[in-house]
Amino acid sequence: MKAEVVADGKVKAFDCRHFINGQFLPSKSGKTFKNINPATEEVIGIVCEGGKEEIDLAVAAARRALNGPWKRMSTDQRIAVLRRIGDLILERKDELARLESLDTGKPYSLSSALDIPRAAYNFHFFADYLRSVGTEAYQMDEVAINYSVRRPVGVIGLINPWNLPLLLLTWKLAPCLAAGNTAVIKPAELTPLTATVLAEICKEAGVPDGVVNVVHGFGPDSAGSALTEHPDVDAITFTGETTTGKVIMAAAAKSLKKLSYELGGKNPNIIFADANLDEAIETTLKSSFMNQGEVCLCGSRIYVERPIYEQFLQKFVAKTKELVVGDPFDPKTNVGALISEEHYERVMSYIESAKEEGGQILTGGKRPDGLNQGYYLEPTIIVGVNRNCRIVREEVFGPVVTVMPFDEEEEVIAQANDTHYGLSATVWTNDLRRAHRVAARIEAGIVWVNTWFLRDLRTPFGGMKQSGIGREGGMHSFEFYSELTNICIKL
Ligand SMILES: NC(=O)c1ccc[n+]([C@@H]2O[C@H](COP(=O)([O-])OP(=O)(O)OC[C@H]3O[C@@H](n4cnc5c(N)ncnc54)[C@H](O)[C@@H]3O)[C@@H](O)[C@H]2O)c1
Ligand SMILES: O=C/C=C/C=C(\O)C(=O)O
Repeated sequence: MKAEVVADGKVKAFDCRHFINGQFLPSKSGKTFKNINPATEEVIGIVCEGGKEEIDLAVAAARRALNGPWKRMSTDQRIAVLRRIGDLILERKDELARLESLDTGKPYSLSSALDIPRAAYNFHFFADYLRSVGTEAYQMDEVAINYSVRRPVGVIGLINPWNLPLLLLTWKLAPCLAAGNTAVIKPAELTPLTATVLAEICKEAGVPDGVVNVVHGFGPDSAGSALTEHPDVDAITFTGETTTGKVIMAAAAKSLKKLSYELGGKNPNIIFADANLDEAIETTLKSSFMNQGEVCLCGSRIYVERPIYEQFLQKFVAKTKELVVGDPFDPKTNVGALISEEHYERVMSYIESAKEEGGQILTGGKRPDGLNQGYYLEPTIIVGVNRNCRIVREEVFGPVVTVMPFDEEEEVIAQANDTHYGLSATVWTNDLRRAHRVAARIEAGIVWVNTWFLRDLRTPFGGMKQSGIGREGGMHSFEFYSELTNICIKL
């Protein structure tokens, strides 16, 4: 089922069906929902809404496939399939980038530079990594030898968000398959397109029927909740809001599923007076507004040491005003449309609450002039707020940042840690000792120093506190997607 993408970026109606046991099929109930392009508010396709029936079919297919040809494949054969998936993603890069931008409203320049190449790389990385994955062995003098053997966990439920749809789906699916598991994928209801094409790519790459399944639908009382409640699903890997994570944990508890969680964030961006200011501002524009600020890693709380506070604000506001907001398919566009009307209203409500709490808007805070169609919002910088304000405590997940001055290192670390989140942070300083000292004291899973979103996929990726459970990346992914048996042999 190919996406009929024509030259001007518009797509013919792209209807998304479920992919179960190697076949595309509609819901037994006949239920469907509309897929909206957030940049134009047009319907671009009809999506089948799956529920318990489709999840039951998909889980049964995944269970059967665990003990079929997939299990009998050699490591080299599995590596070849993973590499082929990565190659096919690259072959269809332009089509996938257009679909990702149509679904999300993000600039095509971002989809084609980040989302799709990184999706392919996720598969190439784990194909290479699989070759070097080992286990462990211990010699107990001349008494015994202990060694571990690794096996797949089994049938895995993959539940994905809408902000980086293919990047984050492949970040889960690649190691899931590399470790020999089978998958039931529930894409975000707002972004069904690239997950549907990925199913096609998996089939073409030689993934046996039933190993990869895709069921579209919503969360509560739909495919999502059915997947988390299904007794024959061994583990759930979830990326999404912290509040959703709590609901899923309760559902998964009934059958004690293994859980991997990548949740929300409210990440501090700390800029000391000795930082390279131009570098800090150039990167802070990205860490504030890339993907319309709809990135879990965005540094939405900016803390600037007082001696450079005014200078920073003057330069940061001027650069932010230069950002182009508009049509995702215009090469000049830096900031596209927010994902949905509901999310647009939610982000606007945070801006209103900031104003009620005494915040001043230095730039942005409203729909751009002339863009009356589509969920567009100007990049927004707010000052005059404090650690007790909603805009400073809650994840907004939009192109909105707060900027606050600080005087002492102790003070800014305390403010940075004053949140129930703990996903990522950014520190700008040229003082080597301070960089190490401050980074080690911030309660976050990932700390970038003098950079942002620079990724080595071997590293542990994930959050602490209410930003996640577990880590993804390199061996950390394999620890989640496999089970170890320790075997002790008496000598
Ligand atoms: N930590 C990370 O790596 C990371 C990455 C991307 C996004 N996020 C977070 O994700 C959020 C934005 O994504 P979102 O709005 O899609 O999140 P969301 O929680 O609303 O939805 C995520 C997925 O969960 C499904 N879902 C919702 N309720 C469910 C239920 N009861 N049972 C089963 N499935 C259910 C949705 O259909 C969707 O597929 C933000 O909070 C962002 O910080 C975190
Ligand atoms: O919006 C969140 C972005 C997550 C990015 C990753 O999971 C990654 O880079 O591996």
